Formats: sequence, C-alpha cells, structure tokens
Amino acid sequence: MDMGFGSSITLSTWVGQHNIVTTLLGILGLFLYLLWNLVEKSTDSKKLPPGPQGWPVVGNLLQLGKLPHQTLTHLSKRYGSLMFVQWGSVPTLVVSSAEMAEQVLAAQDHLFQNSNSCLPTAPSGAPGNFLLCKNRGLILAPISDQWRFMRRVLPSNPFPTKRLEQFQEVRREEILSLAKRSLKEGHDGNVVPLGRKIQELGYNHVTQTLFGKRYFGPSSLKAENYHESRAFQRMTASSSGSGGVYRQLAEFLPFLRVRSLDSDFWNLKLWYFSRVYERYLSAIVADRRNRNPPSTEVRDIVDLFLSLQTEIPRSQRTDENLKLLIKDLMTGGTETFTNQVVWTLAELMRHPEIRHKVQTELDYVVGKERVVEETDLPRLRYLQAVVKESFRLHPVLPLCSPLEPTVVTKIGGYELPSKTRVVFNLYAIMRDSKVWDEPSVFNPERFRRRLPGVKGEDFEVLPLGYAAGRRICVGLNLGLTMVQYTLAQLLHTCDLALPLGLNCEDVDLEESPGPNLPMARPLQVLVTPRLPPRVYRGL
Ligand code: HEM
Repeated sequence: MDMGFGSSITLSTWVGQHNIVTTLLGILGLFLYLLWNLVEKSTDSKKLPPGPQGWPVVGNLLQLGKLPHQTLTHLSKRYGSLMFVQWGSVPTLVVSSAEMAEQVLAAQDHLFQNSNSCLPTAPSGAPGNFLLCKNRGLILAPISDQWRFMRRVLPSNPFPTKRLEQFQEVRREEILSLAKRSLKEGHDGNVVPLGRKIQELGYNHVTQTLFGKRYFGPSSLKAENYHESRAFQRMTASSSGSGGVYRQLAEFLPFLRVRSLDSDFWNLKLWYFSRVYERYLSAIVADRRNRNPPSTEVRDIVDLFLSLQTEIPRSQRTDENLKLLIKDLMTGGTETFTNQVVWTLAELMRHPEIRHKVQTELDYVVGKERVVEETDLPRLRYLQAVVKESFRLHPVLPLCSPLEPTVVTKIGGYELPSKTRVVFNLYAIMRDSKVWDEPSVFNPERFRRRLPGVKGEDFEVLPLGYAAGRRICVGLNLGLTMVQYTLAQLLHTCDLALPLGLNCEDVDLEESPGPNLPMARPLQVLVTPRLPPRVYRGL
C-alpha cells in the first residue's frame, strides 16, 4: 500500500517503523525530562525547600491521594516541616509544624495582609461560583474590600458573648430535641444513627439562628412547613459531595476545565441547585423586608443585619450581601460542627473510661435532677479537655485555605517565587511529635496539664484556623459552645453503648475524603436514658 511518502511500503512495515520511532521519542522525552529536573534542582536547590520529585505538568498532584492532609503529613516526615510541592501549575509551600507555623505567621504576617486565598480542594468552577459566589462572600473570597466588609458585619468577634446569649434558647431547644429524639429512636434497643441526628441538629441550629426556621424533626413536618422542609432537605443532600478527584485536579490544571467533560452533569446539577437556593434565600429576605409593620425585635441574624443601620452603610445593606452572609454561615457552621461532634463521640466510644469520666464530672457539676444548661459549661473542665483533644486529633478542615503572598518572599531562609501558595497542614501541626507525647493517642489529660487555647492564638492547636492569618473562623465561639453543649447534654441525658457484638476497637476511625472530613463509616449506637424519669417528663 502506497503511504504517499514517495516510496511504496506495506502497512505492517510502516507500523513497525513507527513503533520504533515512538519508542525512541519516548526514551528521548524521558531523558530530556530527567535532565530538565536535574538542571532545575541544581539551580533551585538553594532557594526552594526540599520536597518530593514531581511529574511534568501534574507536578505532585497524583501523589496526593484521597486524603491529601495525611499524605502531606507523611511526606513532611521525610522532607521536613517546610516542604515544597508542585500542585499542577501551582507552586506550594506546605507548613507542617507548630514552630514553622509561628515563624511564618507571627513573624511574617505583613506578607499575607493583602494576600489571596483560595481553598485547595474546592474546584473553583462549580461549587465556588455557584454556591458560594467566589470572590464576593467570605469563605472563597480573596482578602479584598468586600471580604473586609463581610467580616465587619460580623465584627472582629462575630459571635461575642452578648450576641451568643441572644440565641441561647435556640441552642437549648435544639440540643434537647436531639437527646429526646435519640432516646425515642433508641427505645426497645434499636440502633440509632447518631451521626445523622447530629447533622440534623447542625442544620436546624444554623437555620434557626440565621432566619428562624427549622427543617428537620417533628415540628418541621407541620402541614404548612412540609413542602419547604422537603425542598430544603433535598437541597442540602444534593449540595454535598466534592465532585470527585477529577474536578479537584481541574482546580490546578486549567486545561481540564472543559465544559464537555461535565459528562455526569455535575456542574449542571450544581447550577440548578444554586438557582433553587437563590430563589429560596430571596424569598426569606423579601419576606423579612416586607414585614408590615417592620419588627424592631432582633430574633435572628437576618433581623440583626437589617437592624445595623449605623454600622453598615446603606449601600452595603443590600439583599445580595445578606444572602452571601447566610450562604457563608450556613456552609461554615453546619457540617464542621456535625463532624467535630461525631469524631469526639467516636473517640469516646473507643475509650469508655474517658466517657465515664465525663459523665462522672457531669453528675458532680449538674447532678441528676435536671438537664445541663449552657451556664454549666465553664465548670465542666474535663469535658473541655476532651473537646480540645478531639479538635487536635480530628481537625475537620485539616488544610486551611492557602495564602498567596503577592510578592517574592523569604520564608525560613528560602526564597519563594511570587504566586507560591502557603498551606498550613493543621493535621500535621497538631500531631507534631516535638510538641506532643504520643501525638496519635486520644488523651484529654494532656490538656489538663497544659492549657493552650484553641482560638488561633496558640500555634500548637489551630482547629479553627490561625488568628494571625486573618481568616480565623468567624463562628469560633458559637462552634465551640455548640460542640461542648451538645456533648454535655447527650452524655448527661443518655447512656451510649455499642450495638451487640461490637467492641471498642471496632469503632472505625477511618476518614472519608468528603467535605469537612466526615467519618468513613457512620457511627451507630444504642441509646438509653440515664436520669430519673421525672426529669424527662418535665422537658
Ligand atoms: C466546630 C465547629 C467549627 C470548626 C471546627 C470550624 C473551623 C473553621 C476553620 C478551620 C476555618 C478557617 C478556614 C480557612 O482558613 O480556610 C473556618 C472559617 C470559617 N468558619 Fe468555621 N468552624 C466551625 C464552626 C463555625 C460556625 C458555627 C460558623 C458560623 C455559623 C462558621 C463560619 C465560618 C466562616 C464563615 C469561615 C470563613 C472565614 C473567612 O474566610 O474569612 N464556622 N472555620
């Protein structure tokens, strides 16, 4: 067969020759790649921190695995607490120890003052744009005037004690409802899916605090609320999920962001979901604005926003900003809380002696004739230690959003190119063996001996982000109170046990790569009452 190259050759000869050519080209490519790496290493070795060898184009992305915080922790043991990795086209510095975190943040805070920030695992296209309005709200927005405004609305301490007190009744009601529903469902020895119940509490609490509605549990299923409730439940279910590894890669490899690759219609679903969400929030805001006569009473965050006449200029008191705020607080305050409580309970089910100690403290401080009140929390010192230890071992946002200094900068003696992202691996920092004995062991006693705070001021325990990095959690007081109060009420009103045939060691602590690091397998327990029946009758 004439292949049109001037000479007549057979198809098999042509293919044979081309196989050789392809192999030679492959070898040449590999040789050039190794040479390129060698040259690059020798020129960069003085200025870049050590790190694992990457591949062309994808860099170290394929090495990250399903749980990047764990892989990076493992790698940092080999390459050190300042490690350089290449995430596709993005050069990244990973900080993995308390000492380095302090050096970078405390000493060099000025570098990050106007830095960009973007979540490493959030594909910017879909959830970023559709759900959280990238660049405009808080969570995914770079540090900008709009971001500063949003943080000002929730002043430097967004849920200060006085404002926390205002919503105390909501918390009490929702947490008691969780205990009552768990007891009811656990009646007759039924296994209770506690994780799901706590998730419902998380949503009910946030939607009640934000705009006075609840969508889970018996009272939400009243006839007039039924359809809205169902719609909300469908909406929350469809918004979860990370979109898969492929879409995560697309964050770092721009050429993967091709519309035709939306083969499972995930982007389309998210777009549809975001429209429904938008309509739903618009109705809530419009309803409140059109209330006649306008209410002067501040019952929730929406009321609060609308009442801040002097604090927020009129031009900023828009429906758009209010909706952005609701979206961010809902995203930030639900699954984080849920997963943190579930991780703590899982540890307590694995360690019955610690669980009993918490209950002994509760009986001593609260007694058995009434339920726990929020005002009891400061006296529950052992419970506080348990919560801190759970925050330390199970950070639900293990890789905080990276910071990106806008200028070339020197960190730890290394010169980093501009646009290098700096990622704080909270998981590694809080398991630093230079700071903690037996760092992987759940041992609340360590917080009885030492008392580092968890509000970002102490570089050894940073579960809520780092104060110096400016993006510290805006709901930290609320989150901390909710986690402590939920655990206290649940452990005081209920006895928890593992289903028949399961031992403590069977409680599986495997992490799932889902958003906010849930447990891979749901926590299932038996729930029975532990207070005299008259206490429950009065609730
Ligand atoms: C146990 C509960 C919680 C944990 C462990 C937690 C953890 C965190 C962490 C680590 C960050 C920093 C993320 C980063 O640097 O990228 C953060 C930010 C944030 N959190 Fe929380 N959080 C909790 C509860 C809450 C609650 C109850 C709310 C609100 C109702 C909330 C709202 C937010 C928001 C809006 C941000 C973004 C702040 C910004 O980027 O400026 N969080 N949270």
